[in-house]
Amino acid sequence: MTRGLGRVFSGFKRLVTLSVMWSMKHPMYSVPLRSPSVRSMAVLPLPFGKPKDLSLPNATWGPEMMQLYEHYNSLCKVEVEAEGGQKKVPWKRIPGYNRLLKYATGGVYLSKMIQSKARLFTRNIREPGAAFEYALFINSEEEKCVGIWQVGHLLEGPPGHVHGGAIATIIDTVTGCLASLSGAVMTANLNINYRSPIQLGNTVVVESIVDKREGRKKFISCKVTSPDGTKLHTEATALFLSIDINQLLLGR
Ligand SMILES: CCCCC/C=C\C/C=C\C/C=C\C/C=C\CCCC(=O)SCCNC(=O)CCNC(=O)[C@H](O)C(C)(C)COP(=O)(O)OP(=O)(O)OC[C@H]1O[C@@H](n2cnc3c(N)ncnc32)[C@H](O)[C@@H]1OP(=O)(O)O
Repeated sequence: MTRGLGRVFSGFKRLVTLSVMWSMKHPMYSVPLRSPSVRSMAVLPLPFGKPKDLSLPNATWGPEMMQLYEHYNSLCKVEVEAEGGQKKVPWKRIPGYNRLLKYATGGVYLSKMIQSKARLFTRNIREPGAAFEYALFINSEEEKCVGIWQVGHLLEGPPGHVHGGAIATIIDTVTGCLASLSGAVMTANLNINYRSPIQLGNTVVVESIVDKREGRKKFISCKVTSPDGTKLHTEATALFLSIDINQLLLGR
């Protein structure tokens, strides 16, 4: 019993530490803890273990996915010269969890998320390899996000090929990740040209860049290609608007 409670407590401590570290790096997730309505949603410690980072390779990843992962992961170790002669590592892998906010806000919204059983759409299928297998890499210097995706058999649209809605999801995720680099955003517009179908089980590379900013608006473009870049599958442009995340979460 005592050991059980100890595990609960240490799990909670780990969760809070991780959350604080993550929110320091990602200000969009930092929710002001002093807001009275937020305080009223604070929750009891719960027995979460270490969150599983789902953007790490698993046994279902094929050779192309692994090759791309190793390439972009190696970029995450390369230092470049930054202002003032300091060194910087511009590329970062974004960890992936099945509950976007669970590990991100110090538990503030946990009760809401647990009660709603909410799961991140792209991470909600438990069978590895069945749907979206992916990792996102972001370059904050160049304002660029690259996603490597292996698309599984549950995402079928036309026979043997990936559903257009699944492709839209992939694009929304990569462009959304880039757009949210400096704060919370919502997709306002997504414009997609499907150029060539993607076979189920294949791996694709999704590259996105910021084209333009205007006040709260970020215009982002994106292309989906084969791993060697020779085949263009999809092109898209997206408009994101920065939002107040408190308004979204508290439904104001
Ligand atoms: C909370 C997001 C979390 C994202 C986390 C991201 C990354 C984290 C790391 C890992 C990645 C993992 C997952 C990421 C996955 C996916 C990202 C998904 C994002 C989404 O999947 S999100 C769902 C779909 N999304 C919606 O459900 C939006 C519904 N919608 C609204 O919530 C509002 O509509 C809103 C907020 C968009 C705007 O509302 P608003 O009131 O704030 O602004 P308002 O309407 O006043 O417009 C201000 C100015 O924008 C212009 N404007 C507005 N809309 C336009 C349009 N469509 N086309 C052209 N211009 C437009 C106006 O014309 C005006 O322009 P001007 O100022 O020049 O007059």
